[in-house]
Amino acid sequence: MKVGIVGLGLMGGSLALDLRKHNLANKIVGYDRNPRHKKEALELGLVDEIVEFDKLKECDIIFLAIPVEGIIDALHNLQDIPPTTTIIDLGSTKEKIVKSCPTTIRKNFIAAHPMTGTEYSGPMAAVEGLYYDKIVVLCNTEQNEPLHKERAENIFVAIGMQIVYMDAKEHDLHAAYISHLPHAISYALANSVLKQEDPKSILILAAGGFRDMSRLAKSSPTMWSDIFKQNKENLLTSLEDFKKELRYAKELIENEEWEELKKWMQNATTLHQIF
Ligand SMILES: NC(=O)C1=CN([C@@H]2O[C@H](COP(=O)(O)OP(=O)(O)OC[C@H]3O[C@@H](n4cnc5c(N)ncnc54)[C@H](O)[C@@H]3O)[C@@H](O)[C@H]2O)C=CC1
Ligand SMILES: O=C(O)C(=O)Cc1ccc(O)cc1
Repeated sequence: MKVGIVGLGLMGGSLALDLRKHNLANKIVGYDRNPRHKKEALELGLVDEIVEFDKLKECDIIFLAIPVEGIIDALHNLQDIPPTTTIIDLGSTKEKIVKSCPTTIRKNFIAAHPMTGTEYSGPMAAVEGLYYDKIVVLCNTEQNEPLHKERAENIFVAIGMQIVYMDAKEHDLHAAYISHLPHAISYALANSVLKQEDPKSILILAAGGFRDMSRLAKSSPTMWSDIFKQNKENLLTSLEDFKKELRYAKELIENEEWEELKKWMQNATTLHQIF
């Protein structure tokens, strides 16, 4: 099986390492628009060869591991693939991508979202085992030809993933609350502290809690601005819900309603009974 990977950063690079580890590809070729990333991916042994974009069309499977707006463009540039070629994207949003997929290749295109990652990006961030024991969401697979669906399922299972099937619209709503909102909050928290008069002195005092809460704010703005753009409506809804909670906590504090505040906190701790 010849595999092509578009985007040789955290997700594409880590996938290359796992495909190799599990002997799932005879050859892995890669394409990236950043010349430095191409060089690093070769030096790190993530891919066997760097090819031009059109050469990817000779692969049996093409993975799209680039920011979500780029995935839409890439699908349009892959309309002339052979019917036996499978395309799988790893983007964090799904509805706009599925909707924009050209109808001629819709049966070839598997819309996937691996629920795993880190705050780091680029080829140097690639790690073996990133996908192991993690969930991958496959969306609207009823629109896929069995050959392509089964190929994708076999690969994800072989690298240790558990598959969950979902409608793209439902996926994006859930992803807004459990992934996109936390990233927005983390960026907001980081900016709140950075806007203080002397952020360095404040940060010297920071303990684990601040480190935990601000970790996501290290994530790539290129990748995340695309995600926020594509999931705008769901993200706005989740931000409204979050603002209501913050406003309620602020009111309780202002009014010194400490017992009510304790109840509000007590309710929040029940999250950890289910997660
Ligand atoms: N970072 C994470 O934890 C996760 C990311 N994802 C999704 O995976 C995709 C890739 O993300 P990462 O690997 O984290 O990003 P990354 O920034 O580490 O890697 C992306 C790579 O794609 C290249 N690139 C960007 N636009 C391109 C284009 N139009 N054509 C060719 N190359 C291009 C960049 O130069 C970079 O090397 C995104 O769609 C993201 O939403 C999904 C799950 C987790
Ligand atoms: O670093 C973390 O904890 C993440 O949450 C990584 C992540 C980023 C984007 C996704 O679509 C899925 C996972």
